[in-house]
Amino acid sequence: MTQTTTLPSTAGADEAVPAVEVTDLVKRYGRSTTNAVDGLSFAVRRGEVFGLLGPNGAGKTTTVGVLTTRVRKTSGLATVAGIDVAADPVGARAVLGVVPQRPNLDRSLDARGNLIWHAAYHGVPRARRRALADELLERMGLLEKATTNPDELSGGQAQRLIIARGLMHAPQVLFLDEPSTGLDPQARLFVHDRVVELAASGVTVVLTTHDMDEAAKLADRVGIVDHGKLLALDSPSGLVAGLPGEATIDLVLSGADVAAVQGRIKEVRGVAGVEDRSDDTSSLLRVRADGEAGAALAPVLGAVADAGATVSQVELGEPTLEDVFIDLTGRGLR
Ligand SMILES: Nc1ncnc2c1ncn2[C@@H]1O[C@H](COP(=O)(O)OP(=O)(O)OP(=O)(O)O)[C@@H](O)[C@H]1O
Repeated sequence: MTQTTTLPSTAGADEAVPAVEVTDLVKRYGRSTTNAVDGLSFAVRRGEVFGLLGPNGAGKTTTVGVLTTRVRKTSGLATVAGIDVAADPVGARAVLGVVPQRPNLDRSLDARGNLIWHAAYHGVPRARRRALADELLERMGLLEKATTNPDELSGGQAQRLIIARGLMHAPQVLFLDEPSTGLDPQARLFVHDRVVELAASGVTVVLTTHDMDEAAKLADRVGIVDHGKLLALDSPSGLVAGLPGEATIDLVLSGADVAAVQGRIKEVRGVAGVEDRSDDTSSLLRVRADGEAGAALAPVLGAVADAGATVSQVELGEPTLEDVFIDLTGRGLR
């Protein structure tokens, strides 16, 4: 798709100032006895796609809520493009765009009307609003839906309209909260492509997700959060490279005492770790091995046999962000 000059631009943005900076951020809701965000610190560079990855309830939406001025912090500092969001919420809202987790389109307006109203709210000159709306509708593949009511849009179309709305005032930073939750694979891909395109046009993107594939695919760097705390921050490949073991061997076992098999495999040379990933339907062990998976496979299978178990399925692979999360917390992302 061709780039046009009216679309978001970071021209004039001070490159030295982080797009987003969060320092010792704490949020405790009302009567809660724990902090939803518990001393979070990170900085997002200009033009970066930054992912906040964590399970349900980790504090991602709350963090985005504070940064987008919807949630009032308890303590700490949060800035967007150098603007303290608590001290100057109006100034902050002028430089940021939000795609919230729950669709919040105005049902009394059609698709184009939603965009134009948003532009008016943000002080975009009247003469430019309609052309800009149509430009973004086209970019999001929605021009033929310009006069459609939000109620008649599919989930994916509504999500794209919300992204278009978030871009109407040419924000420097766009926050996407769980951008593809509930979307079918095709709509999800479309949204992913738009995120890549936005980043290429210079918009900083901060996205929250509990989908490790989404984080690995889109984000330049990923902050892993759990219980309101940042556990690790690096590029997806850097996070995975930090794990002990470069290869994975997944073993589906039958007739096994999983703990006993796990114990045996741990003793095999070249095995960096063994996780029990069994669920209600199958007994599954994931083995992380140093070097090539093939080298460790024979001794690992030998250990399984020694433990009196049978392997019904073997899969060789590489560790993912999910493994990083399990390594950090002892449990999965879902
Ligand atoms: N308005 C609220 N009032 C009280 N507690 C809240 C409120 N919003 C969130 N919480 C709590 O704060 C914690 C963090 O929630 P938050 O929505 O920020 O997590 P999340 O990582 O975005 O999760 P999800 O992936 O499910 O959206 C949770 O324990 C949640 O129950």
